Amino acid sequence: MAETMDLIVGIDAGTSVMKAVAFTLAGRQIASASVRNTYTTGDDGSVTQSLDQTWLDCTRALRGLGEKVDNLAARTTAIAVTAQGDGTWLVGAGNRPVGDAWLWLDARAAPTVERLAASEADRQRFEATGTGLNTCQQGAQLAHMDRHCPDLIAGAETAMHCKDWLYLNLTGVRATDPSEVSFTFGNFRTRRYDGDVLAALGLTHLRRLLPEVIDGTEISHPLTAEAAAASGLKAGTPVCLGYVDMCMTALGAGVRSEGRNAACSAIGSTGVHLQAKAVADVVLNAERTGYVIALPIPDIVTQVQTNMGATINLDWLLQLGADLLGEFGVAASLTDMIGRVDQWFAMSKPGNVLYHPYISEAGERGPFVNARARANFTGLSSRHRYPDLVRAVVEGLGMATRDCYAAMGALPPELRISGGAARSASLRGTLAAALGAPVRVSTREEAGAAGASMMAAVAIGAYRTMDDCIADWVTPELGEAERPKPGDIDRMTRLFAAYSEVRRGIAPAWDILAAR
Ligand SMILES: Nc1ncnc2c1ncn2[C@@H]1O[C@H](COP(=O)(O)OP(=O)(O)O)[C@@H](O)[C@H]1O
Ligand SMILES: O=P(O)(O)OC[C@H](O)[C@H](O)CO
Repeated sequence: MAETMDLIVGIDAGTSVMKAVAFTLAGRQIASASVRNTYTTGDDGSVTQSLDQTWLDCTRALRGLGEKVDNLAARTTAIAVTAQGDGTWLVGAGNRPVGDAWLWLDARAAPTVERLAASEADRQRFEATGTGLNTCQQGAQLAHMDRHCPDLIAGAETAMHCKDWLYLNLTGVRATDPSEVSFTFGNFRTRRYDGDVLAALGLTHLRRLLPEVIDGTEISHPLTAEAAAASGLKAGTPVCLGYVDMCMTALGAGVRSEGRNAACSAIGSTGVHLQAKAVADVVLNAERTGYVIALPIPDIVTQVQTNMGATINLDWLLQLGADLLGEFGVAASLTDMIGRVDQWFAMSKPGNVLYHPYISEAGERGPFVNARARANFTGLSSRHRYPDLVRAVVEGLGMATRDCYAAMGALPPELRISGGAARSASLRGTLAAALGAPVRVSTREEAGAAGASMMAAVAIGAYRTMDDCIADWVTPELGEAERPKPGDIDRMTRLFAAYSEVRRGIAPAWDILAAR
């Protein structure tokens, strides 16, 4: 008897973890499998990832899912893929990689960003893309490679993003999606490439590298026989190219529900803060920062500010503690340390220590862009202990979140959150206090894979519109509102005033520290 085709498989290729997740057509997650992602960092600020290894890891995740779900191949009606955004994944003749990908964490394009952002044409580029130039983006990285790594450009036929590379391996088709196109090389109003933006980036002569744009809610391509053999899925299964993971995660976690737009933050390695809006409601800031990222819903985009690093700050402090313990023969893994965060937070009295969470080697990108920005504690005295540092870092993530929303206009009346750190009660309370608004955590475990799979659900006609799909996949998963305590709001408001003063005042010191 023929097996019912009742599942959608979503792939989310994150910076830390590659995931493959099976959902029913109505949005129930039935299984997931993951593989740790690997990338390499260099002293020159490079952060690179092997393209071949990424595809191999994707097939391993899909095979892992196949081991958990009976008859997965026969039951899969569609596959959808999203991934970490930005970065540059160059492909040459025969669909072979040209070197390793430059990830969004790669800092090498910093001098090119400074040069381009200072040019008169950058204003027009920002008006079109709605996106401040930073080192993460492919536009800046390609412009940098064009001057400093001509061999890479000479060997390249197509410049892709991570999900595009996986889509190429799954389907044999070179393409990209409307979200990465419009915030990198295009216009968020048209969701297409824009010649003036290419000119502002000095990339008109490299137009040949940019792939065709397809919308995964409308177009899919069949899984190739080769990809089927590698992944264990069935050749011919429709594959849908999702949008970038930032907006897929937000879609899955509740950036829109019941036909209304909302605010949603993902607090993972990076901190992404999004507000869904009609295109006409987008307000671009004078500092030219943030992103405007299209949602797979006509005329609806997300206005975004994103911190370069969120939980990498916490992990840094926790790993420091683990390293010290290790020197005394006490084995503590990062996971063990993460499990104690709420305890340490509770042990420390609410105080006046500030932490600015700019621990990334690439500096900060939201709400301000400065590749030289570095983290700092302020307000320490000899009375402070490790739990006080943990509290300061958690509260620093709350401050950075407020800083980002403040740069987008009025603070949102409710915040929906996802990402690993949403598991922490102390972080949830901190975010609520920092914004003076209730937070709601989606019970959806894999929001990014869900967001991409929702696009596939619309593409195959399981739902007429994305709002219909949201009603089944997102709204029922939204948890109860957790309200801030009034006293905490007052304290965070006071600390935020100091946080803002310090971050503005310290910038000249970053320049001195960065000078060689
Ligand atoms: N219970 C917890 N308390 C505090 N932080 C946590 C907790 N669980 C996870 N985290 C943080 O979340 C991070 C992982 O977030 P995740 O969203 O999975 O990462 P990524 O963005 O790389 O996909 C961990 O490295 C850790 O810092
Ligand atoms: O890999 P994650 O942390 O889920 O997502 C990374 C973002 O896409 C990146 O920050 C874009 O610049």
